[in-house]
Amino acid sequence: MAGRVDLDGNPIKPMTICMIGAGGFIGSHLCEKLMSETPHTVLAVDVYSDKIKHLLEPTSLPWNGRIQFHRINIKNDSRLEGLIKMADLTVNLAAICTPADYNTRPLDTIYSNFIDALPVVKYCSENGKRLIHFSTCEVYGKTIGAFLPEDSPLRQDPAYFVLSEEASPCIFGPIEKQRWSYACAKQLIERLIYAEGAENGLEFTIVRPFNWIGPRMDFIPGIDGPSEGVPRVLACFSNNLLRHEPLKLVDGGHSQRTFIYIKDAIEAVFLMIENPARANGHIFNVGNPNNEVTVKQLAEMMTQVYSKVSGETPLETPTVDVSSKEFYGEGYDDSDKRIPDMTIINRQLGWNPKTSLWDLLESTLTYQHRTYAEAVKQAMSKTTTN
Ligand SMILES: NC(=O)c1ccc[n+]([C@@H]2O[C@H](COP(=O)([O-])OP(=O)(O)OC[C@H]3O[C@@H](n4cnc5c(N)ncnc54)[C@H](O)[C@@H]3O)[C@@H](O)[C@H]2O)c1
Ligand SMILES: O=c1ccn([C@@H]2O[C@H](COP(=O)(O)OP(=O)(O)O[C@H]3OC[C@@H](O)[C@H](O)[C@H]3O)[C@@H](O)[C@H]2O)c(=O)[nH]1
Repeated sequence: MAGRVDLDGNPIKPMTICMIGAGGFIGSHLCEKLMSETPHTVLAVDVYSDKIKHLLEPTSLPWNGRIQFHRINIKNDSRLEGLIKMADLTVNLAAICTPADYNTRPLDTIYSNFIDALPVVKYCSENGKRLIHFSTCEVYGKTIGAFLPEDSPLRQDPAYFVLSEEASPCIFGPIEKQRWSYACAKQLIERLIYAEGAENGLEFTIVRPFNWIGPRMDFIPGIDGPSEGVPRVLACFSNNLLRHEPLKLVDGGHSQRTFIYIKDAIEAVFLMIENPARANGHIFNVGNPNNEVTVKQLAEMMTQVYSKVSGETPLETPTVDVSSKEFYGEGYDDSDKRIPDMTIINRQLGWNPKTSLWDLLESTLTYQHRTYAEAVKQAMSKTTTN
């Protein structure tokens, strides 16, 4: 831990980080690594702490005193400004960020991703504090290529689909497609942060994650989350595999995504935290362009890997098609393809992702099986006996 230096060889001083949304998927991984590998202190703000409980107790943990949990809802708590003032850096992760909510709870989605983030930006700007704000790859929306004829050769040209921070437009569907409420709220908060930087000198970094996945992502419905809840695709498919039921392919599973292992992505955030001179004023794509699959291919890979790690034989028909209206309800729409341009993060931070999709699925599904298989079996046997 001693002798940490930044990318330019300068010693890194211990800092205090106010992390909002620290109890979520990404926050839990960030806190874990900050505690085990750095001397930094974390003021962890969230309404939930289950995913970081192992870092808070018992008091004999080696980092005792370096992480404090504050159960605060940032919508309405006057303690927030005090915590931001105490910190050198604020990392804001708090958000509603599951697609099933965007079209069914659009008001909550917009408030969470725009209105609730406003005071955080304001307190950082007024108090001269640095901000790392989590946005999303969804701000790009659809690719330009999606609007070309199906057989156009230009669809193969990266200029029509690779998503670049400095060049790509943000293309959303019509207002009645409420799917885009999240992307639009995130885009507006990005623009506000950028303007605070330009007009008032706010030191900021904006992160655009491209489908980060790994252990502790979301919840398994009926086990550690609501039984009717719809998490993101990794947890949906994990749930299907754990219950030995077919994986549901929304509208045929033709959409494409690039998935990155959470541990690779966290390395990038570390570089941003510890290299302000290289990260301030930038927007960074963080993803793995080498791990592109269709959702259908993801389902096939997860089925194969789960069978390997659990020893269970896959179903004869492992997937089933479902319409987006049936699965998500009215107002759903989708991003067709998401390949991040890595030029800026490479140039500024020299960062590259490492883990292949096969490897990250193997470690993640091993975790899912170990954590949930028994609980799911018990829950299913209770339902059949009742
Ligand atoms: N995981 C990804 O692949 C991904 C992709 C794109 C963008 N993001 C962005 O990264 C951030 C973190 O995502 P995540 O995957 O860890 O999600 P998550 O849902 O696991 O974590 C978000 C955390 O914020 C907390 N939170 C929400 N509203 C709050 C409030 N009002 N007060 C206090 N705490 C509140 C939640 O309780 C939760 O623990 C989000 O801003 C999300 O939009 C994530
Ligand atoms: O059971 C399922 C769940 C999801 N899907 C599909 O799988 C794809 C990926 O779904 P995810 O739930 O991971 O969500 P998306 O990739 O669309 O959006 C995510 O992207 C970036 C972040 O901002 C958010 O975490 C979220 O909006 C979508 O095409 C979705 O329709 C299925 O086919 N079956």
